[in-house]
Amino acid sequence: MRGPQVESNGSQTAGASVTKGRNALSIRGLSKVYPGTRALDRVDLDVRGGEVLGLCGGNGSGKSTLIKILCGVESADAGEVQLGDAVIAADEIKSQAMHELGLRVVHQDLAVFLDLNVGENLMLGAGYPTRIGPSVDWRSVSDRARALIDRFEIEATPRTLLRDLPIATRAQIAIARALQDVDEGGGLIILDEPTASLPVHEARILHAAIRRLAAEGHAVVLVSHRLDEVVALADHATVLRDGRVAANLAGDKLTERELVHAILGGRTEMAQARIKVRPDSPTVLQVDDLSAGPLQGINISVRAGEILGVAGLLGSGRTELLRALYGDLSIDTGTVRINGEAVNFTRKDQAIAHGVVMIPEERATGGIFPTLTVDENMNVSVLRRYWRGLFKQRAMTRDVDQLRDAFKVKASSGSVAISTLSGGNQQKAVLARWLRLDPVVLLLDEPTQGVDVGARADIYANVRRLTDAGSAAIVVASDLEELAQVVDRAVVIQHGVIVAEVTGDDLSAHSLSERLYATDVAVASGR
Ligand SMILES: Nc1ncnc2c1ncn2[C@@H]1O[C@H](COP(=O)(O)OP(=O)(O)OP(=O)(O)O)[C@@H](O)[C@H]1O
Repeated sequence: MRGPQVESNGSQTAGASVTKGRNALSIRGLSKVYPGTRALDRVDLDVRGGEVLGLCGGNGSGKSTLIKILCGVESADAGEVQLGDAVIAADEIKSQAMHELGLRVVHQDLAVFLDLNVGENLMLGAGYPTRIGPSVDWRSVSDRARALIDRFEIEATPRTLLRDLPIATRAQIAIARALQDVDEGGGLIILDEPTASLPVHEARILHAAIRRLAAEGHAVVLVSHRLDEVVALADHATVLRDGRVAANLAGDKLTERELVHAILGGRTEMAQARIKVRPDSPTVLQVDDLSAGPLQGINISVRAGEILGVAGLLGSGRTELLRALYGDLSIDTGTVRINGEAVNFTRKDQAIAHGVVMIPEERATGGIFPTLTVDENMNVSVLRRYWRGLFKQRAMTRDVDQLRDAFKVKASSGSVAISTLSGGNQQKAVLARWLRLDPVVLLLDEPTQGVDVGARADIYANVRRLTDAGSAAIVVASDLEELAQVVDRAVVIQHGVIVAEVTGDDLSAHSLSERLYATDVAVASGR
């Protein structure tokens, strides 16, 4: 272990009191009530140095609340937390004290700066080394960055711009930045859905990094809805349900099946049946030779009743395809037809008026209106429906109540701010808003990011209900298992070009990922 160092910002190296193999974190009786919601109810949890603990649970089960309390962002009502040797009453947790004890949290949004380079991003966590006077010692920035790059085995140089790195590498930089002033193996790091937006091969990079953290002796708490990765990485898992510990699973009990069982409790997981779309089913969406932004020569057609999947790496043009169809990215050449009618949307409202809606990946910026209530968020798409001379408030309230139930939006009432809902429940509310329009073409970009295993099935069941009624849907998802399970047919997009189509019995995560990477080689070699 390295000894304590005085950083340029004067703080001392943390983590001395969290020792490998000993209890890194013990939580006892943690409780928290929000108005109308018992978010945590006498929760106990333990993780030791050198271990990965999976923290699982459905949307709204209390995971984020637990993390916020540990960070001192929210105050608890009751409970006790032991971090290393320090025992703290949960209602007295202060963020600075927890930081000094070696607690670090890396959130899904990573909080890295894409237009700064690796060295600059890393130094943002510890303060820039300075020479005499106020000038930054750039040589030291570079040397320290290189040392961290080596220590965390990151494939980048100090001068690489974050924008040019894969997201998994950006996540490694966020982790390195968080842990740089913690003794090697002396920290407790909480990773909050670090792989939620990563395709399989990038998630693997991060998995290896997480294993190395534990092997060094850090205690890792991994919050994830990807149950396969929890099984692969975690030594044990604590499952929350409705704010309570529903199960502690370890050894041969730590399986996807047991996790699903604990997460869902009495709820059942719905299997998604692939529908055989009839060949005489009319074409709803026809795209010919479309070029827009990075996209070139795109040809697709989607029939009534069909869900088309789009598999592609980040930056492949998969999101731009949806945006081009939604009037959010201007089309350079080519034609788009909806039910036979040629359209050229230059604004989203034109698309919506034609029954084309898109649910974007960025829920916080493109999906919710954070200052509005849950019901207002679900009603914005249909307000005009209720103006019939007078505004039919009662009818709107009745309908939105039913909608909340149908989409299983978990909220103490429809009149709380949507920002107080858990991430997955926000997503369900956004989906309800758009599906109630009965769109002709539904475009979904990563619709289940941050959504629990039960709600995922609910979401796709709602999409399927829509397509069964004659609409068409296009789904972009990084999770190829999920994509293969829920769509009828999939195209693989690479560098703005569709390079493969996968149908029928051939449609599996394996075949999709094979084509994703095989074609990558083909495109890279200029074929
Ligand atoms: N500021 C708040 N005010 C009121 N209720 C809140 C607030 N924050 C969280 N809640 C409620 O507390 C419960 C637990 O939410 P939390 O965000 O901890 O769930 P989660 O397990 O992190 O879910 P997800 O997987 O969807 O992110 C939810 O019912 C949520 O609506």
